[in-house]
Amino acid sequence: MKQTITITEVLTKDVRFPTSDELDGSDAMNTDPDYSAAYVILKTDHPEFEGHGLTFTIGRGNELCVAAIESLSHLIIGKTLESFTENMGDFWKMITGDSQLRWLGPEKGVIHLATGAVVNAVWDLYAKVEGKPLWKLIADMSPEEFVRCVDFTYITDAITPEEALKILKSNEATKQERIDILLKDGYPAYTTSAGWLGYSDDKMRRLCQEAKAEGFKHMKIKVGSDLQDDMRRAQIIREEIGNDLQLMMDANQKWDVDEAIENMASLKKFNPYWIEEPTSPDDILGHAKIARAVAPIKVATGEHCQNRVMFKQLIMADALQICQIDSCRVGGVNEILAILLMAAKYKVPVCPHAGGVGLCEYVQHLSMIDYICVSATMEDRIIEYVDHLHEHFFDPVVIKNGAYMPPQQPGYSITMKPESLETYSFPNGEVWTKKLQKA
Ligand SMILES: C[C@H](O)[C@@H](O)CC(=O)C(=O)O
Ligand SMILES: [Mg+2]
Repeated sequence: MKQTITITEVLTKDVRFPTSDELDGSDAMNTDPDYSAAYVILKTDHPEFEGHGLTFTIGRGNELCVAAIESLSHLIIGKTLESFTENMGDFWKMITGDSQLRWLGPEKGVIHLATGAVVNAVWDLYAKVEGKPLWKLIADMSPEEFVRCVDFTYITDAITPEEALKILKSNEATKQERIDILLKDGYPAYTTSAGWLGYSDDKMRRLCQEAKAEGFKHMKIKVGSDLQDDMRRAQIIREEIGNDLQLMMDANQKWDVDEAIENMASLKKFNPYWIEEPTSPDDILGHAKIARAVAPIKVATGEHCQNRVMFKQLIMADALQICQIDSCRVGGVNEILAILLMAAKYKVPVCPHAGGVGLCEYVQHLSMIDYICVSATMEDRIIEYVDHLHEHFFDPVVIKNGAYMPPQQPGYSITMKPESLETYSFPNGEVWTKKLQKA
């Protein structure tokens, strides 16, 4: 007989890592990020089972996400896991449908970031109880079960449940072949770690050499501060990586639409594969205009795209050529599945965003689900990798020869070590009390 698991308590933690000390993660818009997590632990009546989740922020304001998670907690405390897993789509509608909390979004901003943490924690618990890594839990679902996880509200003009079912059914018979490929060779990654804006030229050169030696075939640099400096840095990177490796550029929303077009006319001589977040993440028509002007350079965006409805518009307006899902900007696994399905139908490659704490751990599962069940291809697809803070997780990512190897432990790979949660807790953890005393 299957055991019943009841969620008894929702614990939250404000965890911040002082990455701004070394300018890890810095870009033209986010000049001094402290990679942070609004962290949630779902306690259950079975001491061996806890669900863990987080949503990523870059420091100040992390406490708002923690408070929003607490506001959502009444929706899950006292409920059984089985009452959610019997229909995960209904579970997601329930979490996003609280009639009063919905006013804070709907499905955007702080409340949706908090939704991502809670929803991901429930999926983590589900996968742990089933004894499978999340990618395998979903890969083992029938097409019908997969479709039941998705809320198609507001996207049926782009994809219907019947169309989604057809896509999934067409891949069903060959799933195991793709699982075998992943287990053998992994899923290709690209690195952003060499190109953070605040790094010195020498550090950038050294990190490029290291990344090349580690087998990465793609690298990303930050642009958008000053065009002359962007060109100088792009030149340095090209000197280090040569012309065989792909170079991507990320402007982190710095430019106006025409400015983006103008600046890319200068930067195109470095042969960028994509330009990421060239302008405001909400400007669909702007992205479409930039995409037409800079082609064949692709436009990539998504890390600040707030929900599936925005992704629908970006995709249908040909405003993006690379879809950068973010595992906690949208409302967790369920909404990601909706976006994967739309991207597959419209043949847009998904290359997830992972510049943050825990995002690499999360998104590896999502790309593997995409490959096994949804798009069934790795062509033009790469997962971002950043070389920071993995030591704080029980089940950190494993990169071999520039590729993510499939996680093996049950869950969503996001459980942090208790000592890390404590030491980096803000403002009373050891690291922060010392820092704040000095300030
Ligand atoms: C502030 C973050 O580090 C951001 O720069 C990440 C990002 O844009 C990316 O990884 O892409
Ligand atoms: Mg980016």
